[in-house]
Amino acid sequence: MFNVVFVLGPPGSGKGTICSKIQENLGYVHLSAGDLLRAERERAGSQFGALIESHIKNGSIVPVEITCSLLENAMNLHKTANGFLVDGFPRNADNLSGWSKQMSGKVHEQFVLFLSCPVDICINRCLNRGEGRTDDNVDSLKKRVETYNNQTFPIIEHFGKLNMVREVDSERPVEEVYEDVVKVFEAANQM
Ligand SMILES: Nc1ncnc2c1ncn2[C@@H]1O[C@H](COP(=O)(O)OP(=O)(O)O)[C@@H](O)[C@H]1O
Ligand SMILES: Nc1ccn([C@H]2C[C@H](O)[C@@H](COP(=O)(O)OP(=O)(O)O)O2)c(=O)n1
Ligand SMILES: [Mg+2]
Repeated sequence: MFNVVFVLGPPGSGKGTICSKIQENLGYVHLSAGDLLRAERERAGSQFGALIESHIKNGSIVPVEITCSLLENAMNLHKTANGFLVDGFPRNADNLSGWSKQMSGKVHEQFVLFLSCPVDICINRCLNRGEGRTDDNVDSLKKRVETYNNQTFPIIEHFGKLNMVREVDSERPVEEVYEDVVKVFEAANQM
């Protein structure tokens, strides 16, 4: 049974930044759904490249069958990990139901780490991210924020009703955010 922590929050809230620090220090393996999709988009011979790119540019969500299989394959490469940080997933109802169908019985969902940050700050962070992403532009960001508000936030609320959400204010400097995130992990694992 793999331990899983879902990491959610608006684009630019700091999911990737915080996950790499947890991976470094706490023995969890960081799996970014967005990174896995971008790698699949670049993979020679992939039948999904064009489909993935169109969703990324439009800020819409790739069908779960693709994303969930990428996540499961990646998990199977790290069978001895303490757990997995599933970053940027589940982002909508299709993601959630597909995950449940494919992964129930194989994973233990520990909690949802929710990095909360005002959207205007998040957008500025993305515009200054400097990774050359095709979706870090004003047009795509508008759509990504809309998708976040309409589709992803309801998923966070769903987990909230199950008492699974641990919210950390990620508007603050990375070190402060990380300090609180570590406390959440310590409480969950009684470290
Ligand atoms: N707490 C923070 N304060 C200021 N800048 C941050 C913070 N966290 C992340 N960043 C920066 O904001 C950008 C987006 O962060 P990233 O971790 O890629 O967010 P996400 O994965 O949620 O989109 C990056 O350039 C990152 O260096
Ligand atoms: N579960 C997911 C995660 C990402 N995607 C696609 C659509 C998203 O806008 C892009 C980028 O996601 P990513 O998590 O890398 O973006 P942020 O880190 O939040 O800025 O990838 C998806 O279709 N399904
Ligand atoms: Mg990210």
